[in-house]
Amino acid sequence: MDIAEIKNLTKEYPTFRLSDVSFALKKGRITGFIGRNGAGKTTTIKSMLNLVHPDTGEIRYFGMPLAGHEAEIKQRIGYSTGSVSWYPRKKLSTIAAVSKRFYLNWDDDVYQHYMKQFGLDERKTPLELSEGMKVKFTLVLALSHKAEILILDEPTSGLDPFSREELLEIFTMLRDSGTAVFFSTHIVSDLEKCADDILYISHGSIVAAKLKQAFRDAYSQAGETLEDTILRMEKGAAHA
Ligand SMILES: Nc1ncnc2c1ncn2[C@@H]1O[C@H](COP(=O)(O)OP(=O)(O)OP(=O)(O)O)[C@@H](O)[C@H]1O
Repeated sequence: MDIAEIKNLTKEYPTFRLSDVSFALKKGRITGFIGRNGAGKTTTIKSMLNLVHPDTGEIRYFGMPLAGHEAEIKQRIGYSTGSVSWYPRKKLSTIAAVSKRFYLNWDDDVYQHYMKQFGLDERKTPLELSEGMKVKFTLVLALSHKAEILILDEPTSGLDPFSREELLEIFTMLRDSGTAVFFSTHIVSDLEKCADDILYISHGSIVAAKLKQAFRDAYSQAGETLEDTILRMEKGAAHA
């Protein structure tokens, strides 16, 4: 069964249209959502979380429609849309205590395990965290309530190459333990490193939703890197 199904999502802004976006996400897979600035990634992700109200479309998680089951579904997913909503001057331990009250599945041992594994100090406040640490803390909160799917908007942006590499390794580890990871990026090398599946959006429309190798087979020319291929496809779309 698909963990998430997005069908025929449409959202119209005065200068932009998200057109008929459909895709599905599976357990134990990393899906990289690639597209250049303004392609519609954040609008898609926020629609998937009911933070933006799409004009049309159907969003289901675990076989249930998001509409009418949002609270139940949000217990089982972890997400970050970039804008950190935690109290900047509260200690991480206080923020975790608030999250713990909200999530029925919260597990303190898991929380402590990942805080240690990711090298986070719970006496710090969000103001004292680097960008990489903020992303890691988002992941700790999601993992501590046993999220079955992680939905992350540009988690690698703002990270140095070492922190990015480290984060992509964490995604791989989570994928191997069965979590579905869905993350947006405009950095093609993120996909090269860890994605199983590629969802490529351009000008508000899905251009491809394929296994990484199937994507290469379908679109790459001899000798091209994935980056070359996507750049060429983008140029073609701009001239279309
Ligand atoms: N609330 C809004 N009102 C009007 N237009 C909007 C709104 N939110 C987004 N847009 C427009 O929709 C388009 C897609 O934006 P979106 O943030 O989804 O792109 P993105 O792929 O996430 O880009 P980036 O990589 O820069 O974050 C942009 O042209 C943006 O200006």
